[in-house]
Amino acid sequence: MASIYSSGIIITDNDGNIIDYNSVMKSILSEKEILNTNISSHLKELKNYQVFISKCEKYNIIIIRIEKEMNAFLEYVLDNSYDEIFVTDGKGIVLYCNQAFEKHYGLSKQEVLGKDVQFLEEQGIVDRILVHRVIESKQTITFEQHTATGKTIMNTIKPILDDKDEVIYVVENCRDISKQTQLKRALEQKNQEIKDYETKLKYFNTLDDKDFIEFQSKSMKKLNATIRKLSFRDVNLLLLGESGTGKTYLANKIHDLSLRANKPFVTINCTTIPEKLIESELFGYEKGSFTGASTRGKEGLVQQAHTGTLFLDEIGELPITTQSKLLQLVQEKTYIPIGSVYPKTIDVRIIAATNKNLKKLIKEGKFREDLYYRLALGVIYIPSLRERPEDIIQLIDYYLELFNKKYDMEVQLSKEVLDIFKKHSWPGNIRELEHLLEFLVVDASSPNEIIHKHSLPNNIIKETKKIVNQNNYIFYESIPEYNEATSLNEKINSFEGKIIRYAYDKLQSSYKVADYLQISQSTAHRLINKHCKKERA
Ligand SMILES: Nc1ncnc2c1ncn2[C@@H]1O[C@H](COP(=O)(O)OP(=O)(O)OP(=O)(O)O)[C@@H](O)[C@H]1O
Repeated sequence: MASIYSSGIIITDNDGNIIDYNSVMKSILSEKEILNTNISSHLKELKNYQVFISKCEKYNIIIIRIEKEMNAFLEYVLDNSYDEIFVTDGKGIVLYCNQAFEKHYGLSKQEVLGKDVQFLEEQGIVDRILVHRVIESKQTITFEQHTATGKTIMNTIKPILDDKDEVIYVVENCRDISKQTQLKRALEQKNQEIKDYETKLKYFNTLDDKDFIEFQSKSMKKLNATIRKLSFRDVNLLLLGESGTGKTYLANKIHDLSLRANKPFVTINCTTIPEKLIESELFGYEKGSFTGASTRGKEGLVQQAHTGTLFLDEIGELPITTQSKLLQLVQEKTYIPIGSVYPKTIDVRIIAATNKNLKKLIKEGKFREDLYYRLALGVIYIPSLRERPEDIIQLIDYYLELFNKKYDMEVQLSKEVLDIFKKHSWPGNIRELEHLLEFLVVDASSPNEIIHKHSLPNNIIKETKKIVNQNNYIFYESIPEYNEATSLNEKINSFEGKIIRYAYDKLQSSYKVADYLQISQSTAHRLINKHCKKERA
């Protein structure tokens, strides 16, 4: 092996105190701090070198010719290499590693030298060791390693062959790429988010035809536009509306349109879980936290919604004690499972729904005001079908097509039935309409039947819709007494009763009723006594 020559240089003052030196000297002199030590204290270490001294007026320049110490020099250089250098013999026994090895694997050199390199994998210090594979294949390979210290290492292993083509050494060059890997992952995640966003945008642009029934009413057109806008924003939403108007349906749609679409959508119906169990169902519990608790503990529904959407249906029914825990979840995105003291952090979007008047519940002390305002960052009111009769035909077309397809039928509705449906007040909203159409399709005696009035359920036929429009008061009500009355006087009387009851119900004062119906106050008083007496008694 060729010798390596290099020169160490030391400058001392006339008394032999070292005032400067070059970096080569570091590999020769054992003391860490060489400056200000006296050259006489290093004579032992310099004994084996050729030394040349040149004296100037104030300084001595000492040149040390280094020939034999090539190994120390190389070690010094290799220990300062950013990359790890790792060498085994042809059998995989570790001969050498530099200081970067210690940084990468958290072991000292002494712990690995002389051992079969495979032990690093066997002891779980690194996920895989491919030295023996390289020895067998005699091929250079490059691969990623993951260490127990959490690093990602890019490792290139090269076999060194002798004249007889036998592996005599294996040299590994390993670079810590943890930072790059983290950046790469973060970049991949961002790219995925962008892709999701693009897909959503495409989807969003085709929504009109595909996903929402194109309602005619202004209120629903506005609502659909709001849904599209708010779905993308990660805000909590509160859906209000009568039963059957589509709160659950919309919560699902909002989730599907959001960037959380591929993540879980968990529904919790606050009325269906018994009050005693609601906290443990929602937030889960630690093992053995109460009598009857599973010994393994239980994950709550809230945790199951992690990264996705949590839909709290019938939120108005949530017990007030559970509301404070929910407030913590909504405000801080943390919760504490029953029996634990450690808060868990969670990433969920909350959509709540109710057909109750939450403001009234707040006044009655049954709902927390702070929770209401936290949940109601976006409030969406879904109008009842009664408020938007112009949408009824679209819904009928939609569901008739759906159920005809489902049951392989071609049932149609007669004009007379369509007229009745347009006038019906649909107290059960879309759910009632959907169920009725399914019933009519299933109940049809032939696949092409045209449904007439006599096939409708009694409650629909009986209901009479009347509109009285005066001073902006409109009411659509059924009047059973009117249908039962036989003489003209009885019919007029029933109708009069309906008008008076309606007006008094709304206005709560005989003066206002008189004014509204343009009658004298004494007549209003008499009529209220006559028609509202029973209800008030
Ligand atoms: N925009 C819509 N287009 C088509 N079908 C709808 C629409 N909105 C609601 N529906 C249908 O109406 C029915 C009732 O809807 P949903 O269960 O969402 O009502 P809800 O307001 O949550 O009722 P509740 O308060 O009783 O839970 C469902 O079968 C749903 O598929």
